Amino acid sequence: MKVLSNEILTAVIKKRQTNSHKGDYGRLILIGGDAHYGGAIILAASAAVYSGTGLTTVACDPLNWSPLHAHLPEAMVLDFKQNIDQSIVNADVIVIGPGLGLSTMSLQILKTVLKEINQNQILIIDGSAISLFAEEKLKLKFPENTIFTPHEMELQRLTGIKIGNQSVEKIQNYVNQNGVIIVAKSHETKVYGPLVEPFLLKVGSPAQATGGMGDTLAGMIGSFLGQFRQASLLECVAAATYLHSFIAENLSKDNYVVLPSLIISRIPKFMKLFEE
Ligand SMILES: NC(=O)C1=CN([C@@H]2O[C@H](COP(=O)(O)OP(=O)(O)OC[C@H]3O[C@@H](n4cnc5c(N)ncnc54)[C@H](O)[C@@H]3O)[C@@H](O)[C@H]2O)[C@@H](O)CC1
Ligand SMILES: Nc1ncnc2c1ncn2[C@@H]1O[C@H](COP(=O)(O)OP(=O)(O)O)[C@@H](O)[C@H]1O
Ligand SMILES: [Mg+2]
Repeated sequence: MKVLSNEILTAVIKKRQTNSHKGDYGRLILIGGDAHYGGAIILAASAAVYSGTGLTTVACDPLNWSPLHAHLPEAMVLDFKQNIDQSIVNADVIVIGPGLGLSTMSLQILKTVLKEINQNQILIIDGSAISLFAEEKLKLKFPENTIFTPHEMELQRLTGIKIGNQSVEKIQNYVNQNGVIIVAKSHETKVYGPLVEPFLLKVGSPAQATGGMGDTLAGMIGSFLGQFRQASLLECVAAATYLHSFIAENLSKDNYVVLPSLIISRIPKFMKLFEE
């Protein structure tokens, strides 16, 4: 396995061109945040905006619009119950799952996205959307443009490989057979791409073990994928995953618990250290 280091950040994070504009830094739509899990989509969207996404849209339950805007006026909002097929048309990157929930409506939203997505769009499937995808045995149109970000329980649901038995070899086989990227999250997170040696994360801290931490990562990954077109999908995913835990580990030196929102607030400063 390749151990990730700061090198992945300097390879992926680029200085911005003087004559660039918001349209050059990704059009991202994040879909999730039902009536119970508004916080998840607020964290994912905040992580995306603070990682540099040019245009961020959140499709969620309208109950969450005001709380979202109180935290993040930069984001645009849509109702996830209405015309999700049209909502995704202009997106470069789609993140689905943080706080999406497991309702019939959530499933319908996921199915519509999987059906309407086009080959130029990148899809990140996280949280509830992984559980629904697995439960309903759904199919991908463009596996090569798809990233799953499961924790161990979600990985078990997705692949059938039981917690405790999730060896590198077994996960790599699943990735090779299905042609997707998987971020297998745990205290020793690994990033897998088809037919390549996986990346291993050696940064991170148990101070990260708090709700919303993975939602934050999903937003960062979506943001990197929309911005850094010179790098491969796998490199973007690896860089965002490394940065998330690198910031957390730094903060854990003088914080007993590292809140997702604290990590989010520090993303721009940490990215600035590595731009090249
Ligand atoms: N503030 C919010 O609105 C939050 C919403 N969330 C959303 O809640 C939904 C359900 O996600 P959950 O992950 O809570 O529920 P799940 O039921 O999918 O998974 C949680 C279960 O998996 C177990 N588990 C085993 N290994 C694990 C590992 N390495 N990491 C994490 N859990 C492990 C946990 O003990 C727990 O019983 C998702 O849509 C998620 O985005 C959560 O992110 C929590 C915060
Ligand atoms: N003990 C730990 N050491 C390092 N990282 C951890 C630890 N516990 C959790 N994390 C990280 O926190 C995140 C948790 O993701 P997830 O369980 O999906 O959170 P949520 O769904 O609540 O947002 C992952 O990136 C995981 O690697
Ligand atoms: Mg999660």
